[in-house]
Amino acid sequence: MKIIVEKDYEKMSSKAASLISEAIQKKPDLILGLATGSTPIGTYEELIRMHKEEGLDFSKVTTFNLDEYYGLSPEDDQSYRYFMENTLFKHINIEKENTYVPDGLAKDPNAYGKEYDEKIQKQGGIDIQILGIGRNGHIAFNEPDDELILSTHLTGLTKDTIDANSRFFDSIDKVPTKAITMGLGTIMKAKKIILLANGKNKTEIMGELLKQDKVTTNLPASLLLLHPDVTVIMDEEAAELYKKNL
Ligand SMILES: N[C@@H]1[C@@H](O)[C@H](O)[C@@H](COP(=O)(O)O)O[C@@H]1O
Repeated sequence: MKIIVEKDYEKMSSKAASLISEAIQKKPDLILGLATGSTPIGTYEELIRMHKEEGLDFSKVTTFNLDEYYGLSPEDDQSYRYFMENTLFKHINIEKENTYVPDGLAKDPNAYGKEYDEKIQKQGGIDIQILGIGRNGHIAFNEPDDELILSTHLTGLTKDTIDANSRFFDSIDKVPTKAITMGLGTIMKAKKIILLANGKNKTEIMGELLKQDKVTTNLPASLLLLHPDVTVIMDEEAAELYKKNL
């Protein structure tokens, strides 16, 4: 794992955006894996700036999002499709048909998951996957458990995740309890992974993750230790415990 500690959220975000922009310049038809949550918003803002001010061209780029709440339609303002449209897609020159977010209304979510994975492979696989991390070590919506499912699938959310994500909803009972998520197998097939973490509420999990000398399904992000090309970019706050452990 390559570990980069940047001074603050802004610097973390520009670093991530510049890695993505360099990759798009090298391969204009880049297949980019995207995440939702608060963490990548700064990266998306910087990519938008690069598009508007520096002509960064997304016209041939294809994106695949990690996950979607189950039961929410793309028009629902709490859906991840809605988030992606408003946070990134509508501000850049990406073709709508080249942006994939799992369908939260899929009738047979597990069959749908297989199709989603096949679509990714048909496009040649994800070149760069952006990831955030949950406070409990989840990636996408792969929650700590005795077993982790490899392919894109329907999953239940833990209480911790529902609590953490309730800040985006009017009340906690409005937070969906299920989601369709890429599995660990799907994520680990990405050629390159960029894991982002910022702020004090990620200090503990990043400290724990980066001192690991083992993988455990109880810390899904620990599987990333097996991947040959992961870059972790943290701000000083998220890196506090990691640095103490060095
Ligand atoms: N499914 C998403 C994850 O993809 C994200 O990485 C995580 C962290 O979110 P945040 O970036 O808001 O801390 O939460 C959500 O549950």
